[in-house]
Amino acid sequence: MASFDVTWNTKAATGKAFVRKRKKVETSDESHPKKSIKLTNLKNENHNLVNKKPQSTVKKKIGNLSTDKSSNLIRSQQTRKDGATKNINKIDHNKNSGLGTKKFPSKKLSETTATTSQHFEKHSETQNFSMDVNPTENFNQTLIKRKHKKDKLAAKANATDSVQINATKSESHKLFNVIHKDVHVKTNPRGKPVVEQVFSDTQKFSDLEIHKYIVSNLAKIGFTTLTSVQEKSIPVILKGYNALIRSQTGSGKTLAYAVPILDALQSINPRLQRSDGVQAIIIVPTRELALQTHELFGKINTFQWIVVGHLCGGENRNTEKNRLRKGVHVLIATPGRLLDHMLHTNAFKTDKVRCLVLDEADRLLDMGFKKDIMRIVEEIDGNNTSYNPLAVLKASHKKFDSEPEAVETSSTETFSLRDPKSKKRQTILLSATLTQGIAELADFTMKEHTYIDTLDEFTTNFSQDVMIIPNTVKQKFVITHVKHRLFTLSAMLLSLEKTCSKMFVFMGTSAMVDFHYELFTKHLARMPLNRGRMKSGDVLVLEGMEEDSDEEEEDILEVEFFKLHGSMDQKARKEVFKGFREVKKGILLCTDVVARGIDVPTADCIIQYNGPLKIEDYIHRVGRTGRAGKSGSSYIFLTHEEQDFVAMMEEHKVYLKQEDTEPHLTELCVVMEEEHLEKAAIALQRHYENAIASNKELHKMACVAYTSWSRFYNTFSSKLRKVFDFKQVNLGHYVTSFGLKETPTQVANIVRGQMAKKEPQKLNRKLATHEDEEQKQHTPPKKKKSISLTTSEFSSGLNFEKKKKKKPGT
Ligand SMILES: Nc1ncnc2c1ncn2[C@@H]1O[C@H](COP(=O)(O)OP(=O)(O)OP(=O)(O)O)[C@@H](O)[C@H]1O
Repeated sequence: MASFDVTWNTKAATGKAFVRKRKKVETSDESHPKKSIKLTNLKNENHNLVNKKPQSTVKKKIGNLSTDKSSNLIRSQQTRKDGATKNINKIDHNKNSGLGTKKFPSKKLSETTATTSQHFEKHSETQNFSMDVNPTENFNQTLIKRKHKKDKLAAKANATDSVQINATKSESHKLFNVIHKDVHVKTNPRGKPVVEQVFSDTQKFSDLEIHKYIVSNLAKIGFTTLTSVQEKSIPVILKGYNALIRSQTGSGKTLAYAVPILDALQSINPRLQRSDGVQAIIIVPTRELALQTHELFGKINTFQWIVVGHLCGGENRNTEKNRLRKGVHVLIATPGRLLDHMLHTNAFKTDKVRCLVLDEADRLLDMGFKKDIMRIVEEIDGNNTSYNPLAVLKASHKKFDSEPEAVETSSTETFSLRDPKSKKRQTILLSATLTQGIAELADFTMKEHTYIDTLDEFTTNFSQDVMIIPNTVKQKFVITHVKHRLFTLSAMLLSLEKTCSKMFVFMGTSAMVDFHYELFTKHLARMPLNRGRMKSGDVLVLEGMEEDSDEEEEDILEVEFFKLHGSMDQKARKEVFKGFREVKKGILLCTDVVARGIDVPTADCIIQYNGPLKIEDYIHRVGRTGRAGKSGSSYIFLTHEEQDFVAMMEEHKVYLKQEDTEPHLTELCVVMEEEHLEKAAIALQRHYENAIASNKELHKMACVAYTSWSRFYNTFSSKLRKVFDFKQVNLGHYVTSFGLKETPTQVANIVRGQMAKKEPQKLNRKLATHEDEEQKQHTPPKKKKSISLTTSEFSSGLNFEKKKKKKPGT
């Protein structure tokens, strides 16, 4: 009996990968791969195409040998028990590689190669010999010619397949043949960022005039002292003022409105009944934020008669309808789904709503929800006819004051929520960053409001340009050559994982997230044992050099990988979000869909693999760490062309320091069992390239990811485009950073071919940036009542039933 390891990925489908578990499988000698090696001798220049094999076989096959000097590949594939094909491919020994000798370290394998070469030599000898005028040989020659012709045709047919993988054309790895570029960025060590105090010096929840049960519930989850924003906001909201609240990320803005809302509702006498309907609506930009906010309400609400519910895109509409029919007092919702129900669910009445909260208000606007919000406000106010987009536009052109008003004016004297008969609507807007858009939204949703800012000197010093980041976060930037991005990111994951608990890795597009998730979970988190011995000359070559190598793998990263983006279905998103929050150690690859408001208290590291589309996005991404006074670190990847980003951030009083990549890169030496850093980096890059080249699906993902990146890079805000300038980009280098060996044009053609085959009309959708993805779900048919439903990943995701046209005469 022989044993070998079978690995599988337990939750890849849901975007959650436990670092793969290993299972010993006992096999009989007959089925052991060693015993069933089969040589094939296809002399085919297209040997690099992936071989497909039936899933059930546990055979190893060394196939597709080519005598082509410049491009030899021996590849064997073993199908794992779970059906995941593992390639035990190699070898890439190129005369021009300049990466060392071309010897195979494995004796067995070199013997095999030699045997095969001899076979080919014989074969070619036969061809030469056939030059003699001998009828039998002539006949042989004809047969050979026919065979060659057939091979050629087969090769041609394969080549026309839309996925043509050119991996084995292994020209020398030019990873380090790069023109030296200067790092001219000058950081300002004396630059002083604007610092906000997180916690109040003195005030405790028990000092507030709120129900003692709320205080005790807060104490149970460890909250006794108020944060600065809570200290300033809660009394103002309790008094019934409209408020525009700005305070840094992670400063506790959610409780700043949750506490007064709950306190007001519990104080209503007689007690609220379910039939009293919705009293307060909280609008948030993302589904995850809706769930998170709901959860927080659940933690502090011990008043069993007060019902808190949520509505968000992707959920079952009928379940939500039933929830609304039964009666909800506090409703947390994403704007699209909320408006859908307002317009189409009869049981949902909004006439009792006396409090409206817009959390992450600027993001709501960024996502194009302005019109939806306006419509929601009108529905609440029972004023459906007055909507005049032109008037709103004109009004919104008022210039945003660089010094926001600090006047405390109010038309109400008590929190209208306390009085069920009140006809007043109290509105609260919150954000960590202020934009012109927020001022416009405030103008539209509130007649007058109190401006609350936790920055003490705001009246004197505040300028719209100043960005505030918790001072407990160490902000760094990493400068890499474009071609080095992939292995540098891998190195940073390897090294930071040792000290960090939870990492967010922000990427530009969903396709990038999908691709890197697949690559890292399958080809970084686990690697073959004894890989240091698998060398072809100087070059470390993984997979299949030794027959046992595919059987024994080891965990390289003892951490769980997750992915989250807007193109995932709601169930998977929910599961990933929950999983990442609960896990002890994890790496979340994500788009900006989780950049806002998401609270993972133990997150201590942020990596921005792509620059932010807007300056504010930088603040919010970094803000996923350093929450409520905790410490954290943040890294942004910049290329030499992008280094002016650092100076740009300094204009906003945000100061970054350069991170030396070398200590991180040395991790590669350990992992790749390679003494020299460059060789280790090349080995990892090759490992990735081979993995991508030999796996059709992964190759396709890499191509789509690259193409989506190129679109993403064209969508920076006008200000940031000075730094992230597409015209300065070397596309070929970026292709390398996706582990591809084709040219940019070839990649584009591959993707175009794929898309045209699949869903021609969805070409743009697939290549979309995450911003586009937000527009993803559906375009509901226009209804008279609806002005314009923003379709978004955060919108309802509902499909309206088309009303059947009445037949004339019925
Ligand atoms: N009084 C408090 N004492 C201790 N921790 C608190 C307190 N209030 C809130 N927190 C915690 O602070 C963290 C951040 O809170 P919250 O998510 O409300 O921040 P935020 O200001 O809304 O951030 P963002 O701008 O990123 O949305 C949460 O983990 C929350 O539980």
